[in-house]
Amino acid sequence: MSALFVAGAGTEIGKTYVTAALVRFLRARRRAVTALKPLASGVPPLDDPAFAESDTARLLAALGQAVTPEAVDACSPWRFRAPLAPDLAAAREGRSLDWRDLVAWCRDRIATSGGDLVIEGVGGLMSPIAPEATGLDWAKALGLPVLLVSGSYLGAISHALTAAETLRFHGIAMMAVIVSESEGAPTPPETVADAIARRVSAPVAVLKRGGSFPDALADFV
Ligand SMILES: Nc1ncnc2c1ncn2[C@@H]1O[C@H](COP(=O)(O)OP(=O)(O)OP(=O)(O)O)[C@@H](O)[C@H]1O
Ligand SMILES: C[C@H](N)[C@H](N)CCCCCC(=O)O
Ligand SMILES: [Mg+2]
Repeated sequence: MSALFVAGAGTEIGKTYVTAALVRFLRARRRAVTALKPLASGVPPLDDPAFAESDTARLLAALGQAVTPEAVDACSPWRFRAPLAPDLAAAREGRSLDWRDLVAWCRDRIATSGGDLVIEGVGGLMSPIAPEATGLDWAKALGLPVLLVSGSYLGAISHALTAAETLRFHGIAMMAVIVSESEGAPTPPETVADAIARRVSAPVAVLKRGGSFPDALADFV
């Protein structure tokens, strides 16, 4: 696998859940793995008990690493408090992110990580990451294959296909689509996965509520 970018068809859809499941899947197979969430918004301070629910804390847990300031900085150097698009969250703090720094930081990790590397994006594929860039620009600049995470809520099929088509249009390889089962979805996630699979050329797999990384994708990671 070496390196992979996890993008969402939307936000709060299961990217971190899938990334953590993939980390556990790889570690169970004795693979050396690093997971990064380089840019995160909606992140409480480290000393707030709510930090335990953050993407960074959940990825460190999957990696079997303690939540120390060093580990948090190494996983998520750009963290913002407000639960908004990162550019807006940064502005709330009087900060701004030069997205070229983010790309350079990720490229350095890709070049030096050694084992498998999973990078979780932020929000949906085209959520703004900086005033002049979206997650799509970030994924394109890194040139990594994308694992697209979809939900199974009503509307998820269109969101997933729109993201898949956008990746295709921009020449970004889509490794697979994972349908992470949404709470209260009106149809089984398999129905959503079938509808997506009929319209994309990549493999499509389901991750049920509380489930682990799909074995069906073992050959792709
Ligand atoms: N398959 C699943 N089984 C159980 N819980 C899930 C599953 N998928 C997502 N969730 C839960 O749904 C919530 C949102 O998922 P998650 O945090 O992974 O989304 P995200 O796409 O990473 O969000 P963000 O855009 O904030 O990074 C979390 O509480 C997560 O644990
Ligand atoms: C706070 C949230 N969980 C994410 N960290 C940020 C989502 C940004 C979405 C922006 C958008 O696409 O409208
Ligand atoms: Mg997340």
